[in-house]
Amino acid sequence: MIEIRNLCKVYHNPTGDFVALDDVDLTIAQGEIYGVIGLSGAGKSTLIRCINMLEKPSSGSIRIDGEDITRMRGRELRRIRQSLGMIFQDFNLLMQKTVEENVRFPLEIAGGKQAGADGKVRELLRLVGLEEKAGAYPAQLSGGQKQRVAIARALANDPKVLLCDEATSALDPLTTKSILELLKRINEKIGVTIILITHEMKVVEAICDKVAVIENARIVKDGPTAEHIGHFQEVM
Ligand SMILES: Nc1ncnc2c1ncn2[C@@H]1O[C@H](COP(=O)(O)OP(=O)(O)OP(=O)(O)O)[C@@H](O)[C@H]1O
Repeated sequence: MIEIRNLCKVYHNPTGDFVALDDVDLTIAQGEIYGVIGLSGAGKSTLIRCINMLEKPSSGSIRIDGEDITRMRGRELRRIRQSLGMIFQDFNLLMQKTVEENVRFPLEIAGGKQAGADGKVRELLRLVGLEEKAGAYPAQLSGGQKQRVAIARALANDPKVLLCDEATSALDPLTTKSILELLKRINEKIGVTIILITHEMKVVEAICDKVAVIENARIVKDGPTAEHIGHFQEVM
């Protein structure tokens, strides 16, 4: 369960302060696929970057299974970050490493049981349908295949939550559909909570159980996807 309360983020620019998140409240249940939709500049990326503490919130709390991550530092913060996988629009793969090495990388960073790493990497590549490409380099892959590698890598440390920042925005409609289907299948199979940031209504409609609409730094609506389709059509 993720509970975000009164979350604010103010960027201090030379030209003045800019409020990117204004009193955001969200509750996301374990195993849910939760969409956050909004126009460019609404604050979506800032929100997702606060959830994994890449950005430090200015005020408010973010509780993951009861622990307020905004108060964490050092080792504790690293531990919680390992329970949060993240995928990005531009994949962020390590171009000098093979598919297999990319997926193994977070396991190496986390240290611990190297013995199980080979099996874990194989299992993840099977999950995303890329066993055949284990030895390929990212430059040899299509956009959809690169995002599959990124998904496998994000799942390597068995995260509780998978954060997706415009994960399909660089992909064509067919590839988008296949990546969304994969995310849905992973959610059903391993029960990982998925938070998905997007500016596209069809992405939310395709897989999100619930959705929040963010406008000018504030959540203006949230609830089950089906109840809010009309509102998106008005604003998007
Ligand atoms: N590091 C920063 N310093 C100052 N302002 C920032 C910073 N990062 C983001 N902003 C501002 O905060 C606002 C929200 O940005 P954010 O990237 O969260 O929006 P977004 O909804 O993800 O937009 P997009 O869909 O275009 O990525 C924007 O007006 C942006 O200019």
